[in-house]
Amino acid sequence: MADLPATPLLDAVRTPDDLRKLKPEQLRQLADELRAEVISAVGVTGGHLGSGLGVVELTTAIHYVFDTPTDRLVWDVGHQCYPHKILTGRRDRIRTLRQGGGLSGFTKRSESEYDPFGAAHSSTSISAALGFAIANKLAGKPGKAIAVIGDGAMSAGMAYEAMNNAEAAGNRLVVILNDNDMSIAPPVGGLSAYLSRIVSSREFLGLREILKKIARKLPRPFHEAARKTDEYARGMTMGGTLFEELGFYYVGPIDGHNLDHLIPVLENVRDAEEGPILIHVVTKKGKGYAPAEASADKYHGVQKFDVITGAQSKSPPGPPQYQNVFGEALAREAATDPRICAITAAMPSGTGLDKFAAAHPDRFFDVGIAEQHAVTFAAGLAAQGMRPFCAIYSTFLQRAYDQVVHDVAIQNLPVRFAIDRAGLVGADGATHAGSFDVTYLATLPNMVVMAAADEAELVHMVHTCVLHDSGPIAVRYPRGNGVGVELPAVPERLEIGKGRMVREGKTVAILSLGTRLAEALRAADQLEAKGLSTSVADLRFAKPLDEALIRRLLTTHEVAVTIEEGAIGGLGAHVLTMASDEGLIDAGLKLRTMRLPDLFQDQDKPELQYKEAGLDADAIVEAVLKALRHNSAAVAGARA
Ligand SMILES: Cc1ncc(C[n+]2csc(CCOP(=O)(O)OP(=O)(O)O)c2C)c(N)n1
Ligand SMILES: CC(=O)[C@@H](O)[C@H](O)COP(=O)(O)O
Ligand SMILES: [Mg+2]
Repeated sequence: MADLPATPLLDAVRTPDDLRKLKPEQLRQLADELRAEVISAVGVTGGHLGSGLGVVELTTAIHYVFDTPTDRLVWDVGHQCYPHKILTGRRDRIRTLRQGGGLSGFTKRSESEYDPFGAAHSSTSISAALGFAIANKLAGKPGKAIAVIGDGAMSAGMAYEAMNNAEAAGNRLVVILNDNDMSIAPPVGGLSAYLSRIVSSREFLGLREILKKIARKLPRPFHEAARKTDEYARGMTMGGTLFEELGFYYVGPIDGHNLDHLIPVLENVRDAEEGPILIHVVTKKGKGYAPAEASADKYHGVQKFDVITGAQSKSPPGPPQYQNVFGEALAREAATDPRICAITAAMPSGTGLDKFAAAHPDRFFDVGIAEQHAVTFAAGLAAQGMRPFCAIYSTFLQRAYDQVVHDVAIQNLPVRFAIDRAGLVGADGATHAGSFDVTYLATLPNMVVMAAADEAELVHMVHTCVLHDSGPIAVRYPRGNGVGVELPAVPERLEIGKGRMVREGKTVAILSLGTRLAEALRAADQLEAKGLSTSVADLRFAKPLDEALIRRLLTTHEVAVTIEEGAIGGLGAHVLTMASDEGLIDAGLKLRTMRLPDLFQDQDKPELQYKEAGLDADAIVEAVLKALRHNSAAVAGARA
């Protein structure tokens, strides 16, 4: 283990109770030691670094001032929670972050009483904290609820739904807006500009702070006069803050790295009778680590890295990432088609749309963390004759499901969905797995659902999406790198609902969707070695199915197996339904569906996750042999 940082104070702090034994003047050193520990740990594990570095002081101050875990601390997204985990009894496991059997990279209820609410998808913290606050209030129990939400997460509508509803919580609810002027990329939209104006108009807020301090010292009769003055001062700061208009007492902006400011403000807020209160804290993403501070993305998500130099470990050069194959293919398509435009919900690099943006900036839209808006915005664009590509990770598209149904599918609008991170994603674990998109999309009338088996297929499918103007269409593909096939110089338009035979056999038929094709071919090799002639089909479409191909395979082979990187209700269900509707099972066909298990799988390497899920070549072989051994007489006997 590389030499660990010297952390004498931190060594004595296992929980917030230990932290609260320190004197205020020791907290600076404690925070410095905590920051060093975070850098050291993430250097070993990789993960989300910049956001955690930005909240080292804030985390320290919150646990110092508030009575956690009785006071419920809810982190938004939770990717910034590594300092929190170190201070709440998990320092001994912090170097297992995001690994199989290790700590989650986000807050997680089952991990600690200090994690009252799990996160990972953004903008949920105020709603959850409001729940805790009202529950305590109704039960007459002590305990406040503190939501810490970033400026990026504040761009999602859900945060406003919660704030709109927060009045009832009174002083039980505290919202801390962690404003580091960053999302994953620089933040976008009016809110970001608004926050910048507040921060830059510091002199007015200084006046208001002074007035408030005076007001607090005056006897009560003067409070009204001071309040009126405060109203006037507030009018001087852009008509008061948006948050005050929503019923919050607004405090700030304050320096989120200055413990001498943070501690007294948090103590005042903790003891205030008024509420709910929003504290606007200004921090720096990547604070205190020069390579992070200097990088464009502030080391939002990093591989393992050399702590001295900040140099991240590079994976060996291999096939291109699917996200970049997508972004570059779409940029090429858009060069000759002015109707193509592209939308991301705050994930320009993750979706590969940064490549599109560089080529076609006027047709690129980053709408912030606002997936619902992204989908309906795309629907409007499509309704007006554009060819919009909505690039949203499978897991995040879940947030916009009603918009997909109500605004796109029912109206049969030609929105193109580029669904990255389809299937299991590895270190981000269950919250980010793209398990359900085939299930939730292929069930919709009018929807076309494709899955790319490799990066060449993805190029063809992007082209097919471009030309599909008759209704909505989706293409899904996994996180990570392609398989190393050559990319087509000229993309083909695929026939909708048509799959392809990859290997012809006689006894066993494997019907694959998406990138399980590689494992299906490995399984076919193993089965052939056992004397079982095996066909492999890449169905390409979960909807509409290639019924002719499926019918041929199911009526000419003894065993048929479907396999997909998705949960029940996807390809397998649709094939089973077709087989049942057409009585193909009645004739004694042994048909098995292989899909993700009915559980939320924790983080691990993707290949280990798929092994655990029973979706690798060995599992396919096992399923086929078991089906062949299955004695239909036994079934008949059971019936008798
Ligand atoms: C619903 C949803 N969409 C997208 C993401 C991906 N995501 C993770 S963190 C992040 C940026 C969050 O910005 P902010 O809240 O300001 O936190 P910071 O990283 O600046 O601390 C995004 C877009 C997500 N977690 N949830
Ligand atoms: C915290 C969060 O939701 C994102 O940072 C996410 O972890 C990105 O996932 P990828 O690394 O797959 O782009
Ligand atoms: Mg931010």
